[in-house]
Amino acid sequence: MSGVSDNRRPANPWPPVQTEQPEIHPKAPGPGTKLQMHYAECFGCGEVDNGLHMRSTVGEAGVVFSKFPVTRAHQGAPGLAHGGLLACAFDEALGSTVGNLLRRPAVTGKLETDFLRPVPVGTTLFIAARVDGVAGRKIYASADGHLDSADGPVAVRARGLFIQVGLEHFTTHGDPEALQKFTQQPTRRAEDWDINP
Ligand SMILES: CCCCC/C=C\C/C=C\C/C=C\C/C=C\CCCC(=O)SCCNC(=O)CCNC(=O)[C@H](O)C(C)(C)COP(=O)(O)OP(=O)(O)OC[C@H]1O[C@@H](n2cnc3c(N)ncnc32)[C@H](O)[C@@H]1OP(=O)(O)O
Repeated sequence: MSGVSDNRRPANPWPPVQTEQPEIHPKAPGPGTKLQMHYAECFGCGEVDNGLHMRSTVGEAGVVFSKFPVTRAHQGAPGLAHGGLLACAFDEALGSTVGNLLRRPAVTGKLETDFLRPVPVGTTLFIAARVDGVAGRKIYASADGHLDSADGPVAVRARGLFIQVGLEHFTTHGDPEALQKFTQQPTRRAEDWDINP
């Protein structure tokens, strides 16, 4: 029942438009760097009760590795991860990859997921994400989620379109104080970001 080919992929080309190669920002964290949570109240990476508690490390060649430990709090069907929370894990992994490697503030415009295998409670999803291309403000990224090890079977795949925004996006629509806390951290000073979309 659950044996699904890892080769299953959507037929649509990716990225869907002509793109340029992503340029890793000169101040991007290098390979081997363990990434800090980007915001303590983030459901994906923060210290939130029953959050996803994801942790990420920069790999070689523009890949960022993230781990999502699936607990009972993340169930949909009995004993299995909820699909929406799996999508959330990929939003986090892709957003973190875009934010940390390109250092461009960006928000998710579109996120698509392929659920290829069930993800049981007690497993850890090992997500490998990369930026595939950039077209102006549009940043295309994708990721594979492997069961229980970096080379385990692929259970979920995702593709996302992130749109670069100015900092006023967060101050106008979000919480200016939270943004201030974010930029006060030594590795996240505003001058170390590409903030002009
Ligand atoms: C120095 C401090 C820096 C601070 C940085 C802050 C954060 C980053 C930090 C660290 C990163 C680390 C971790 C991040 C982890 C997780 C990230 C989670 C991310 C999220 O969870 S984030 C929440 C969900 N997200 C939203 O809350 C977005 C709501 N939304 C909007 O706010 C607008 O909708 C917006 C801004 C997206 C666009 O609005 P807009 O007016 O600026 O631009 P416009 O509409 O013109 O779109 C421009 C071009 O994108 C195309 N386009 C747009 N949307 C499309 C779609 N869906 N499909 C296909 N194409 C689309 C258009 O077709 C056009 O294309 P073209 O240029 O070719 O015409």
